[in-house]
This record gives sequence, C-alpha cells and structure tokens, in this order.
Amino acid sequence: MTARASRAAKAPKNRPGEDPATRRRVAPGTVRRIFPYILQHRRTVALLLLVTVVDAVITATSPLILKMIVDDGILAGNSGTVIRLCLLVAGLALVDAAALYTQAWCSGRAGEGLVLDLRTQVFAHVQRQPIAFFTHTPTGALVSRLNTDVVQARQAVTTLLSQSVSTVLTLVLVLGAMFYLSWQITAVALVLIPLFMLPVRLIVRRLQRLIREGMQLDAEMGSLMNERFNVAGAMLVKLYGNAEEESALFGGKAKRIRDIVVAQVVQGRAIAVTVSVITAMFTALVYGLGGTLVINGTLQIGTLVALITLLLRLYEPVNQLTTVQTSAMTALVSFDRVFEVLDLEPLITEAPHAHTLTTTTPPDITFTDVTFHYPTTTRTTLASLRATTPHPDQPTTPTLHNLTFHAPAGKLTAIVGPSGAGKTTLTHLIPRLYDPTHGTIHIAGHNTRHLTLQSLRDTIGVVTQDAHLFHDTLRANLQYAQPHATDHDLTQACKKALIWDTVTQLPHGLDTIVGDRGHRLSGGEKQRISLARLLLKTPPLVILDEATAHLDTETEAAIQDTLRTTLKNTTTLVIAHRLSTIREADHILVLANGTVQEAGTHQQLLTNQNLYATLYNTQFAHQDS
Ligand SMILES: Nc1ncnc2c1ncn2[C@@H]1O[C@H](COP(=O)(O)OP(=O)(O)OP(=O)(O)O)[C@@H](O)[C@H]1O
Repeated sequence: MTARASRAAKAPKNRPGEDPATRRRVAPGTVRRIFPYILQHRRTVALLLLVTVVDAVITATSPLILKMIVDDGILAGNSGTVIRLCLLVAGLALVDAAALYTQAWCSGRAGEGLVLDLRTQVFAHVQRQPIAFFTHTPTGALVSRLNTDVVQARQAVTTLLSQSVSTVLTLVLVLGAMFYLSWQITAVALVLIPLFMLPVRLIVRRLQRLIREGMQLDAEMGSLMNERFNVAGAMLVKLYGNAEEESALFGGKAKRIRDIVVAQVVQGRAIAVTVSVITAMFTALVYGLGGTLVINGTLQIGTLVALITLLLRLYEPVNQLTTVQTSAMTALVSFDRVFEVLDLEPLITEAPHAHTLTTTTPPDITFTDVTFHYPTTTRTTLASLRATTPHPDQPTTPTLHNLTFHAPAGKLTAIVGPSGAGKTTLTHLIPRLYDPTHGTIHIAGHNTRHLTLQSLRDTIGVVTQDAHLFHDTLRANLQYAQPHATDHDLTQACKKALIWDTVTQLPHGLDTIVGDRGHRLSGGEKQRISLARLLLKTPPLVILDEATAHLDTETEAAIQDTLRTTLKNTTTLVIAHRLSTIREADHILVLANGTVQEAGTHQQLLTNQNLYATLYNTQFAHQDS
C-alpha cells in the first residue's frame, strides 16, 4: 500500500459536519520516525539528559540533608555538622543552578537544530511537488506547515526531552527517598497517586483533537491572509468583495481558535487544580500521620521535616506530568502533520536512471498519441492542506486526446485554435509541468520521461501571457534565469526586449524593487522584462504563450522583429494571436477540443477551407487591413 493510501485508510469515520483532517489520528510509527531527528543532535541531547539527571538527583537528595541537619546536627547539638551540611546545601544549589542553565542552553540548541532539519527537508520536498500540487493547495496552509507546525514540534520535543526525564526521575527519586524515610507514610501516598492520573487520562484524548483542530484553523487563517493580503487579492476584494464579510469570515476562524485555546488552558488548569487539591490533602495526611508518629516517638522530627519537603517536591513533577502529556500530544500531532507532507509522493518524478539532455542545437519535438487529464485534487494534495472539505472527485474528460504532431528542429511552429482548445495545456507537457496520461513526448529523440528534470528545464525557455516577477529588484529577477549575467548582458537583453528606456527611467534603474508579483510595472512592461529574461537564458527550445499580448501593436511588431532574428535558429512553439506571427510560421497546428484538427502552412491551411480558414476569416483577416 502506498503512503497516500495507507494514510487514507487510517482516517477514522467522520461525524456529520466534521473535518476529516481534524479527526485523523496520529499515524502509527510517528514516534519511531521522530528519533532519527533527535539523534542528529545526540551530543547536545546527551548533555541535556545528563544535566536533567543532576537536577533531579539534587532535588530529591537535598531534603535528606535537611533531615541530617535537624536530627544529627540541631537535635544532637553538633554545630560543626550543621555548618558543614548547610555549606553542602548551598554548594548543591549552585550546581543545580548551573545544571538548569545548561539545560536551557541544550534544549534551545537541540530544538533549533531540529527546526532547521525539518524546515529544510519540508521546503526541499515541497519544491519537488508538481504544479498541480500548487494549484490545489492554498499557500497559507503550506506556509503554516513550515512555520507553526515545525515550531510546535520543536517546542514540544525540547519540553519533552527535559521535562519527561526530570519528571519521571524526580518522581522515582523523591518516592525512593520517602520510602527510605518512612515506608508507611509513603505507601499511603502511593495509593493516592492514581487519583492524580485519572483526570489526566480523561482529558488527553480530547486535547489531541483540540490541538489538531487548532493547527488546522491556524493554517486556514494563514491561507486567508495570504490570499487577501497581496496586491491582486486586495484589489479583488476592493472591486468585487465585501470587506465586512471578509472580516466576518476571518473573525469566525479566529473565534474558534480562541475557543480552542481557552478550552486547552481550562482543561490544563482543571488538571493542575485537581493535583493541587490532592497534594494539599496529602500534606494534611502526612502532617497528621507523621505528627502522631513523632508524638509516639516512632518517627524523628528531622525525618518528618524531610518528608514534608520531599512531599512539596513531589507536587511539581506530578503537576508537570500534565504538561508532559500535552507536550507529547502536541509533538506527535505536529510531527505527524509534517511527516504527512514529507510522505506526499510527487506525481512527477525523475526516472531512476534519467539522463541529462545536453543538446545545444535546436531540438525537434514529437507528440505521439498524447492524451491528458488534469489530475484531481485528491491525487495532488493532502486533505489537511486544503481549505475546505473537497467534493468527491468526478471523472474528468481529457483536456487533450490522441495528440500526434511533429515540431521540426530550428523552426517556428504556431499553435492556433479557439479559447479552451488546450493550447496552453499542450505547452505545459513539454517541460513536464504535467505528464501525459497516455502517449509519449520526445525532444531531440529522447523521451522526456527519461531525462533529468533539471536538464529538460534548462533546455526550455517559456514566456507566458501573465509574466510573473518576484518581489525583488529587476536585476535579481533577470538574473534568476542567468545568475552569472553581467550588467552588460542585462542591458543588452533589456535593449533587445525594448524595455531599457523604461528601466533607465525607474528611480533606481535595475535596482528598482518591482513590488509584489511585479505590480509596480504595467502588464506590457512585465512581459518585456520576461522576454529579456528569456533572451538571457538563450535556450535552444522556446515556448511563447501569447507572450506579447499585452503590448500595443507598434511595440509588438518591434519585439516580433527582435525575436525573429534572436530566435532564428531556435525551435520555437508560439501560441499566436497575431496574423503576422502565424503567417511567418514554418508550420501551423490547428487545435480544437483537445486534438489537432489540421496542420500545415498558412497557404495550405487556407486552401483546405477548414477550421483554420474559418478562424482566419473570423479572427485574423481584419488584422490584414
Ligand atoms: N489546472 C487546471 N485544472 C483543470 N483544468 C484546467 C486547468 N487549466 C486549464 N484547464 C482546462 O483545460 C482546458 C484547456 O485550457 P487551456 O488553457 O489549455 O486552453 P487554451 O487553448 O490555451 O485557451 P486560451 O486560448 O483561452 O488561453 C480548459 O477547458 C480549461 O478549463
């Protein structure tokens, strides 16, 4: 069974209206998978455990010294013993302080190391996911998985590492010391211990669900903010949305988080209160029983003092047992959510013995009987990474079917067809943004599935209608395609893409920050920057998807001239809407309903009097005038 399938099988049945992502139980084996992460920092963890043991031993043994001070020193009238033992108590207090300081250092160090390991691993894994994953996953949910969940895992693990050991050890040592002093009183105490544990057990189950629901809602809030708080999202809300409704939606989620956190605090507090009541009764019992035994002469006064001190020290670890349980639950849930992402196998992977495509000469492209369905949500992402419960996947009709064609090397192939025909989809299959459901694609005679993804993508340059720029300087955006490009290279590329004059007028030239998604620039300017980026990369295979659609006719004609000379010997696929481009193409593919209806040159296709002739008459002919 695949990880994907086994995870689906683990989800228990939902109650109506309940999110399956919240109901999911922690996957078995999660604890085993956490250990390697902790072992990465074994030295720090070993030191952490050592100082924790030192602290626990000091906590449990210092009351025994108090007994000796009272019984062997004060009551025996031996001031030398009193001074020596008091100095020992003071010395132990200093050692304990050093141990606690080292404990804080170690847990911080091991915890941050763990965060680093998990973060880099999840980031690298998410980068390997195909485009379909990103189209089905809200960004905020992903960011929350990398931030909140990873940090929660760290906090919980560091608390667990130090607290669980110190809690258990202190409990054992303190009870051992109490047994040593008076087994009768300690036996009564032990009978009461299950009373501490009962409420804890009852609440832990509910806590686990609350923690997961809290994390899920946190991720949903992150997604909401991520979608609304960028230029495009904010603009959409202003033009079409209702700010009050948006606030109400956000407020609803924030309120639920508040309720969950309050429930967590209240339940944690309820346990603490129960524990303190039981401890108070316990103290009364020890005073009553111990006091009577002292009066009877069965117990020494120093022993009673030591027992009371030990009793007070028992309170803390028992109380901590509740935090340890919550931390353990948080750690398990957080790690489980992180592992869930790491277990999501990318739909597009490199073949085990993939080879590098080394062509520098323009390659040809061959599609053979290619059929393609867009992958469904369930196949591409995780239930817990989606903002809402998905509808059951419906069977889809193929977007492309039985597509067979050949785009010759070093030639310009134009793809035309009605809107929704599948032109963009076809181009996405070439750099393996998606894989065909059936059929094969060959570049320079190599099946694209047998090539390394990096070499395949290095061979191809793409410019789309909606050019994307990062929120960085123009220089950084251009160098993204060619990190070693010099200022001279950048200037030349910008000049060829007819954007240099605009760049020089910007306040900081190439060092101007382009804004979120390049919003500081107009659509046409972004497209020209994107073309300059392509020219810097100089790939042997170029795909232009309406790459000049935002330009005015004059600028577009000038750019076409540049591209004509620059891409002269490059294999170019162009989704065209301009008659001039189509007419110049060496080869035209006419696409309709996801399949090639016709192919040939402009003249041949006009003579055929088929779909192309119709498109020409309705869309292109007027451009002749
Ligand atoms: N990510 C996606 N998931 C599912 N279906 C998609 C996705 N992207 C596009 N489609 C669908 O695939 C079909 C083909 O879309 P495509 O963008 O390839 O058409 P196109 O010919 O390039 O159209 P246009 O000329 O309008 O850009 C459309 O019906 C579209 O709704």
